Amino acid sequence: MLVFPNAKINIGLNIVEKRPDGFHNIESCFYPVGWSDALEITLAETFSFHADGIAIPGNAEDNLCTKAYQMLRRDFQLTPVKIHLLKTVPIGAGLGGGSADAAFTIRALNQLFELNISIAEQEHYARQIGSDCAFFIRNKPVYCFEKGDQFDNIDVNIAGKWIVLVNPGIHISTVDAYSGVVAKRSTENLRTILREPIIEWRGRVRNDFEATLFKKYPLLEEVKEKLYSLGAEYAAMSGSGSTLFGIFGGEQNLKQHFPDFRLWQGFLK
Ligand SMILES: C[C@](O)(CO)[C@H](O)COP(=O)(O)OP(=O)(O)OC[C@H]1O[C@@H](n2ccc(N)nc2=O)[C@H](O)[C@@H]1O
Ligand SMILES: Nc1ncnc2c1ncn2[C@@H]1O[C@H](COP(=O)(O)OP(=O)(O)OP(=O)(O)O)[C@@H](O)[C@H]1O
Repeated sequence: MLVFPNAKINIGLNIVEKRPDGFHNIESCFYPVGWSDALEITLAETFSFHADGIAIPGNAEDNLCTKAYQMLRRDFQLTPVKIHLLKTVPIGAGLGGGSADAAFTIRALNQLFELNISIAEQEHYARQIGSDCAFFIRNKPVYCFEKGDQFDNIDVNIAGKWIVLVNPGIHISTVDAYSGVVAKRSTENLRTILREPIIEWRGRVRNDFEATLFKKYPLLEEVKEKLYSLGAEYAAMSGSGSTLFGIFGGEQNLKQHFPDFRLWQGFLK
């Protein structure tokens, strides 16, 4: 079975309070985008995990795909599988790539072994792997809250717009990013602003990681400003960085400005 775990962007990210468990309650809109890894899972004599493409820190046992398989194997009678991952989504990039790989492993194993695990239960398994992971089970735009693993509907529509992703190649650890931020309640309701035209979002749909990370890595703010200067209707950092995204009305002349960038139409509703 071959699947394509895609990345996500966070449109708005409020870090509202620190929780007693050390995590943070957040408010954000998760939006799937088309930059994807490729993940193949086939039946085999013995279990194996192999990855190509971008090097993933850690060994096969540490990989989130392996963790997802071992987790399901504790509750279901799974025979061994061979997992092959082609990694193309950058790591430590705010795109949720590792979480997507784990969630798509759960989804693929559910299909391959006909486990009939409900969507809610697949989300329950995914939450045990990481906060971003449960989102990729349904993989639809959502408003998220608490640890970023509880979801509600959101009225946001960027269909027909072009989403540009620029990854400046800086690896940012999620743990470090959270430790640099002091949580505070948001002043405007994210869901309400996102119902307004995109052009109204600038300065109001905020990512609370930007202030500290832009100070530490000035290049990030430069890329964001460049996206605006090229005509983005809205631009921001995704998640804990370092990827920046811009939402454009058309393709413009983006290629000449960002030789290494990815461009998609916001087709996933
Ligand atoms: C920044 C985001 O990508 C926004 O979508 C997510 O909040 C991060 O989700 P993730 O990468 O799945 O993170 P996890 O693997 O669950 O947690 C990694 C670390 O990030 C911090 N963390 C994560 C999520 C959260 N709501 N509060 C936190 O403080 C914790 O220090 C945690 O130990
Ligand atoms: N399949 C995988 N893909 C990426 N990272 C993985 C994977 N499996 C395990 N990891 C570990 O997770 C770490 C990356 O986690 P991190 O949360 O920083 O990045 P991410 O999953 O790419 O997305 P984000 O930056 O949005 O959180 C890597 O350093 C690696 O050790």
